[in-house]
Amino acid sequence: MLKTLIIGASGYTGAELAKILTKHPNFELCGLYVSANSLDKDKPISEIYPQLKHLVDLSLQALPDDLHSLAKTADCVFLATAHEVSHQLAPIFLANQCKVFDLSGAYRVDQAEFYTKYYGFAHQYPDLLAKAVYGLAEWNEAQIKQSDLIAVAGCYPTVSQLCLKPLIINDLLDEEQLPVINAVSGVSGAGRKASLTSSFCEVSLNPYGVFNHRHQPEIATHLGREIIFTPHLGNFKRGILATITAKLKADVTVEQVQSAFVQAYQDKPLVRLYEQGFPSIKAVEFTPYCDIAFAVQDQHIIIVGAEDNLLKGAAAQAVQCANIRYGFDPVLGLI
Ligand SMILES: NC(=O)C1=CN([C@@H]2O[C@H](COP(=O)(O)OP(=O)(O)OC[C@H]3O[C@@H](n4cnc5c(N)ncnc54)[C@H](OP(=O)(O)O)[C@@H]3O)[C@@H](O)[C@H]2O)C=CC1
Ligand SMILES: CC(=O)N[C@@H](CCC(=O)OP(=O)(O)O)C(=O)O
Repeated sequence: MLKTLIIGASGYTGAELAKILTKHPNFELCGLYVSANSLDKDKPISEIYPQLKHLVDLSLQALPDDLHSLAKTADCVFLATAHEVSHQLAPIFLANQCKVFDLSGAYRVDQAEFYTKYYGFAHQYPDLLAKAVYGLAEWNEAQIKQSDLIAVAGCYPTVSQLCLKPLIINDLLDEEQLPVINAVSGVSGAGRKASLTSSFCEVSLNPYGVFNHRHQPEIATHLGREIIFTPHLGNFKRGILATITAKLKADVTVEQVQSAFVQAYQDKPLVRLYEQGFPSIKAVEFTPYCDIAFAVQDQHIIIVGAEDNLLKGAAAQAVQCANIRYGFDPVLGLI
């Protein structure tokens, strides 16, 4: 059993991790941590999430001052913390031979200036940025197996890239027209802490981050292709639905498109391709899947993808990456 810690365990993705890892046959959950001054320290996690009662009753502990000693007790740590917090924690755990699965954006893009521009802090660890592997599980298995620092892909970037990668690697898209990604996320995407924009009476359906959301460069960097990305906040709790419009090269057939998706995902059980109909939030919420369907008319293609932002978009994909890293079946403990 691998001794495992979760930091940020009282948050939405941290609680999902706690649930998955408790049931996982190969990870032993040894500690759930929150910040040193957290209002939730010393509470059983099931006091905050009653659905975890009798499933996970470990208490949330305040992160100690001596992080090096904590790191030495574990084989791996899942960082379900804000970007700036993960940025500081990852090097400490890595220095103590503890593998790091980071759910934040702190190590996803190997360009220090990207962090100043989009995250508002100066990245201090360019050596680790260079070593980190991007945790888009279906596409980066070989690299994930080799790395001790996995930067789990973001929620919108996961569904967007799973929809576009098969078309790009098979060179089916017209390069003159940028793929346009319109995606709607449930409010849990913003995390558990209170804020006006995510409060019940404020949320309806609106775009945000237009032309400047940090996931636009994350997606473009890892696709190797510019895209237009507009996120929207919807009035539901969890799930992301992405509708992507792109242009195919002249003479590309529906059969070629179909074959590209089948080839990419036929042995990837967490991506479900539809033969008819389109994905919905309802089909994927509380599941580790990303569902994908497409339609073609002339040179136009519309691809629709859906996932649970807290699972395939975060915690489930983090465990999928950990399974890959340790040589287990990628879906172990997930389905
Ligand atoms: N929500 C989502 O859909 C997705 C989130 N992510 C990423 O995952 C990470 C976690 O997100 P989410 O679960 O939504 O966040 P939440 O805001 O729900 O939870 C954050 C957690 O971190 C803890 N925390 C805050 N400050 C510190 C600190 N200094 N040291 C240790 N723990 C701390 C909080 O507890 P306390 O404040 O009480 O200490 C809480 O447990 C973020 O980086 C986010 O970008 C990625 C993909 C999807
Ligand atoms: C609805 C909402 O606010 N969503 C968040 C994205 C989720 C998240 O936490 O971002 P990462 O996937 O990069 O970690 C946002 O737009 O900032």
